[in-house]
Amino acid sequence: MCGIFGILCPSRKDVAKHTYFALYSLQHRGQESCGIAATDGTSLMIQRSMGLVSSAFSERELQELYGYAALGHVRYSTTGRPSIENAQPLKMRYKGGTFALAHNGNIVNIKELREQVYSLGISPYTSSDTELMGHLIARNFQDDFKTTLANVCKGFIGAYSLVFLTEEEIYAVRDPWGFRPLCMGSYEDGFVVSSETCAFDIIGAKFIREISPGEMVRIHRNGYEVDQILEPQGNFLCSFEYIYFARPDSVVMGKRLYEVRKRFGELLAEESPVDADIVVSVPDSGTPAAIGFAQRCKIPFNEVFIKNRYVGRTFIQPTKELRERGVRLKLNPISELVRGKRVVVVDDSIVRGTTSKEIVKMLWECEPKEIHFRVSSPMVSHPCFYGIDTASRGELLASKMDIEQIREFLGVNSLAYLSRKSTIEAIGIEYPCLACFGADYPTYIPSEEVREKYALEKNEKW
Ligand SMILES: O=P(O)(O)OC[C@H]1O[C@H](OP(=O)(O)OP(=O)(O)O)[C@H](O)[C@@H]1O
Ligand SMILES: NC(=O)CC[C@H](N)C(=O)O
Ligand code: SF4
Ligand SMILES: [Mg+2]
Repeated sequence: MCGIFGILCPSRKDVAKHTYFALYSLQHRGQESCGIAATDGTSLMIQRSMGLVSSAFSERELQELYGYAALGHVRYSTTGRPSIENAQPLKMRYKGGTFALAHNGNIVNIKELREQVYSLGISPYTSSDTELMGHLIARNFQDDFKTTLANVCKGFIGAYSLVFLTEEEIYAVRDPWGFRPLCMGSYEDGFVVSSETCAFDIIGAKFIREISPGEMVRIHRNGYEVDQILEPQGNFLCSFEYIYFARPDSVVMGKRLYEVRKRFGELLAEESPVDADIVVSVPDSGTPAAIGFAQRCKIPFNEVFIKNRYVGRTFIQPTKELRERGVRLKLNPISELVRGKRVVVVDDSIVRGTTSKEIVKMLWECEPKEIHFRVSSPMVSHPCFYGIDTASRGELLASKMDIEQIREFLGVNSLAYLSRKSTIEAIGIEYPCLACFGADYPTYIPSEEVREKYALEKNEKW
């Protein structure tokens, strides 16, 4: 999952700074690398760096990125390893000049795209899917971006919320399935686009609308236009955005995610109540659901796990070792709050089981009477090909074990997950993507052999 942000504001020369703050607020979507591109109307500058936004740009570097339009990206790698070459925005030359490109999502038909790129005589210089899309757009450029994107994007299968910055304008496109969020807003005499509305709040921009599946927005000095350039294939917004990825203070499809997550917790309490003394959350993202659960069950909620605020998200760390170390470093329980009590722990998801296993171990060390685990999403049994790194089925706890085996593996008195029906009810859209919970994939998915053979790197995660 990555975060993207674009801004065009004719009266300003310092929008790279706005982009910097926006990326800060989107940091939860990608912690591996980040970058900002900016234009003054004639030339495009790009600064990219590994690591977090806070350490990536000096004051001087931001000042050098002067101009009235900018594009930013925070990366969580899903195709191509976490390296500086794969950091975004990427820079591409095309018939009309140069563009910078930022992508959130993951392409499924990478084999075809790679063959097309090679047949154009181009050897990609990165191992990301984003570069392949960039070359195909640049090389097949026709009269304008609208015509080009309408033709070329038809060949892309999978998840792509894309933002382009040319020397003069911004273009934003959302794939026809609508896997990843993308919205637009206004700021002073200009306009902004972002993965999430929390970035608008941070700079004082006003939300205008979501960009719908298959739509393209062109933002220029005199305003903006929206065109439906690709035939919509539904609204398969990723349900994991609601469950875990996006920030709880963001609004997606008209709903504040904090409220949706609280509702997950309430519905979970209705489906799988438990007689207990205390409800505990797994911070950060498990907290709203735990509050909803506690309120509906009328059991006191207590902050037991204290989160070290200097540690980021563990799930989106690129290696198993980093993820495992991350949990203990990040969360520490206050033992006397649970000693001798019947405890319900609520988390938003169990994916590989790294967090839940450690959490339960730490809780037993506090000597509670019972531990009941409640998960505010269904069992994750299938890999995601659309921008979340759960590529191999073998890594997923629920693909190897049934619920009783997971209960035993975690070592808890009881375990329950939210049903798919209640997940959809709280999200409030008819067909969100639920593929990793065992529902159908909304697009074609290549076979395992094809995926292995055409992975862009050795040990590729895709
Ligand atoms: O089963 P696992 O593979 O461990 O993955 C699931 C866990 O990872 C996420 O938390 P994370 O710590 O990444 O982020 P958060 O601080 O936003 O909760 C999620 O909220 C679960 O706690
Ligand atoms: N998770 C994402 O959105 C990543 C974008 C792109 N697939 C990359 O790996 O760079
Ligand atoms: S498969 Fe799961 S994580 Fe991937 S887009 Fe669909 S709901 Fe989201
Ligand atoms: Mg968590």
